[in-house]
Amino acid sequence: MSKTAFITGATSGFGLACARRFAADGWNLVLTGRREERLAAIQDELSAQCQVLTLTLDVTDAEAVKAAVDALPEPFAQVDVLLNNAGLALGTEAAQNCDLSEWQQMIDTNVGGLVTVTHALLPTLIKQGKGSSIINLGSIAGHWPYPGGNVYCGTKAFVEQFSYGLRCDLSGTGVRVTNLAPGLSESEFTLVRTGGNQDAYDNLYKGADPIQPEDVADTVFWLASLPPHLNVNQLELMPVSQAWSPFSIHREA
Ligand SMILES: NC(=O)C1=CN([C@@H]2O[C@H](COP(=O)(O)OP(=O)(O)OC[C@H]3O[C@@H](n4cnc5c(N)ncnc54)[C@H](OP(=O)(O)O)[C@@H]3O)[C@@H](O)[C@H]2O)C=CC1
Ligand SMILES: O=CCS(=O)(=O)O
Repeated sequence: MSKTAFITGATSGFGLACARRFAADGWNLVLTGRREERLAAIQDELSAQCQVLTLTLDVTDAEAVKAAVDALPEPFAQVDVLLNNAGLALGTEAAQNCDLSEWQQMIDTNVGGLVTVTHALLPTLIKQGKGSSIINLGSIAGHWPYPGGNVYCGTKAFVEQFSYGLRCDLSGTGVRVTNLAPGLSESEFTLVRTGGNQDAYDNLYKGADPIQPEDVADTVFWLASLPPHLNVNQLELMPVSQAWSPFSIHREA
């Protein structure tokens, strides 16, 4: 019987690439996102390879998430892999210049949405037990601060600690939990972050040979396919072009 993956934020970037990767292996897919027309196109694309259920869902809407998960029909009701991928960054300004509503949206989505979806799916994952997985999209931003990262970095640090906390609590259930933390990756993420600034997008990736969504999809698929007795707690992924900066020192004139 085919396994089932539940992927949040499957309308672009990592989530879409993961959907394609799991579809190629014949998994049943539950694909979620807010953009209905994209979900319909993805369903058309992948239906020849596997069974696809699309859910137009905002992960910040806790009631809608619970209702959708409770109503999962066969063969999607028994979830083997939850990929908590939906998320975003808004802005690159210093904290003192940031818009509070953008901070709130990042917290609501990256923290609130992720815990809401996890809470709703924990019973089915625990029922599935050994071999099932929760894979959370953290980020290097949750490990390494950078100017303008402020709240986005904070949300991803939460994702890391929440992943470890889940690992502790799920010990004995067979459910695995991984915090997957990519670095510089080429996707719509940067257009969302910069309010659609194509120049900023081009400049960020220029000459950097960044991670591609397909690289993340291969990694996620590998994680989900590991023998059931193995748990990767934490996996940080960078393009070779990316490394760390020296500590910043502000000097008085
Ligand atoms: N790109 C990068 O450099 C990195 C990204 N990440 C993380 O990886 C994840 C995926 O990012 P990436 O693929 O690059 O970015 P994209 O912008 O390409 O994809 C983000 C996905 O999240 C969905 N999404 C956003 N908000 C919501 C919401 N409220 N409810 C439901 N779905 C939502 C979007 O769908 P829709 O708009 O249709 O709702 C979209 O499918 C994010 O969590 C991001 O923080 C981590 C490290 C590096
Ligand atoms: O999570 C995204 C990577 S970065 O833009 O914060 O470096």
